[in-house]
Amino acid sequence: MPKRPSVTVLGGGSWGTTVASLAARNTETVVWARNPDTAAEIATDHRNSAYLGDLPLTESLRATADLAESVESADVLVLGVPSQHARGVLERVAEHVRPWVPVVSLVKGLEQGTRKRMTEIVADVLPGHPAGVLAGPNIAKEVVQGFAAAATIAMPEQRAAEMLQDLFRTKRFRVYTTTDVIGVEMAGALKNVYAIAVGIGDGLEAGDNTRAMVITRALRELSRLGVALGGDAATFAGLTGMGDLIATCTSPLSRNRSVGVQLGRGKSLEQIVAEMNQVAEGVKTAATVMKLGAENGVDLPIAREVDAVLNHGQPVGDAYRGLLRRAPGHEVHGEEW
Ligand SMILES: NC(=O)C1=CN([C@@H]2O[C@H](COP(=O)(O)OP(=O)(O)OC[C@H]3O[C@@H](n4cnc5c(N)ncnc54)[C@H](O)[C@@H]3O)[C@@H](O)[C@H]2O)C=CC1
Ligand SMILES: O=C(CO)COP(=O)(O)O
Repeated sequence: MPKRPSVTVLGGGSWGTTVASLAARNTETVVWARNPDTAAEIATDHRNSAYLGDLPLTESLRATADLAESVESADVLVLGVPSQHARGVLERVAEHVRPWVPVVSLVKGLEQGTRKRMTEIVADVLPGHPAGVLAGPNIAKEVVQGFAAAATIAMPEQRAAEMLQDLFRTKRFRVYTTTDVIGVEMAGALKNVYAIAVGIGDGLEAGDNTRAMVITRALRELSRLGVALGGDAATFAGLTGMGDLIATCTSPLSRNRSVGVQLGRGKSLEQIVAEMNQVAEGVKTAATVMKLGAENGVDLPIAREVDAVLNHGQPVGDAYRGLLRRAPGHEVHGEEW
């Protein structure tokens, strides 16, 4: 049997480590962590205690803090650092990576300033490398524990998606394929903003009906923007759209939802962020999404309220009051929230 392509995962946080642990079941895999202590712990104890507690990782997973070494022999690169650091890490990778190696992003965020998706950043920094994304309702700790879950890998070419699918799938981690890179990437980035909205409602103890209302209307809102940017409407009804929205808006383990809950309970954003040792991408994505909405003529009433709370000092209680003042229109065809 031909040898399977080797995988290098860039980023030793919760999700980078988890995906590396999955891939290590199928092929030679190394994770690059910038912190040497994290790399040593993964390599020798098969744990990443700072991000995944005591949960055991696949024993064959290798780890290093040497970026050049991790990248030089890679057949497939996986990008698992937070969105605002992706470009910087890829620039460091550029001189070491072999030509044409595909890059799979795990990142659910957009670059501030440029408003670019991660595959667009790959195209800027590593031109010629096929770029795609792996996303879905995938809370890292649950995946490491082996609870059944599913994701979708999107590559510009279906054959590439099918080839890469086998590197990440296991008996209990199902990986579907698609060529809708824009849709999958946008769905992943957008859902975080709406998870903050839902979290605010939960923090205010608004109840289950409110949560269901916001999740459902959020799906329409994010689908409208995603389609305007070139995504396929069906993608937003799938695992990376509705699926991830449900997981992130309801899981007590979601960092984005947790930011919203704490805001709803009256904590300041500064304090919440200072106390977190992990990334909540939606905090930075909210303002970027508002700009994308304006540029593409898509009204985003729910995201606007989140942006107002995060970036413009709006009290959390007023966010929901503002939404409720708007008159509801046609449920399916209307532009209103
Ligand atoms: N944790 C989860 O359940 C999931 C996370 N994601 C996405 O995966 C991406 C990564 O998130 P997590 O691993 O959860 O984040 P995390 O906060 O757990 O870990 C981030 C990692 O990136 C590293 N890092 C930060 N800045 C860096 C830099 N400048 N250079 C190199 N490394 C740097 C940190 O040291 C850490 O190891 C995010 O876009 C997130 O939305 C996607 C699916 C599930
Ligand atoms: O993307 C995720 C689940 O699919 C993780 O969500 P959080 O970043 O909010 O923890």
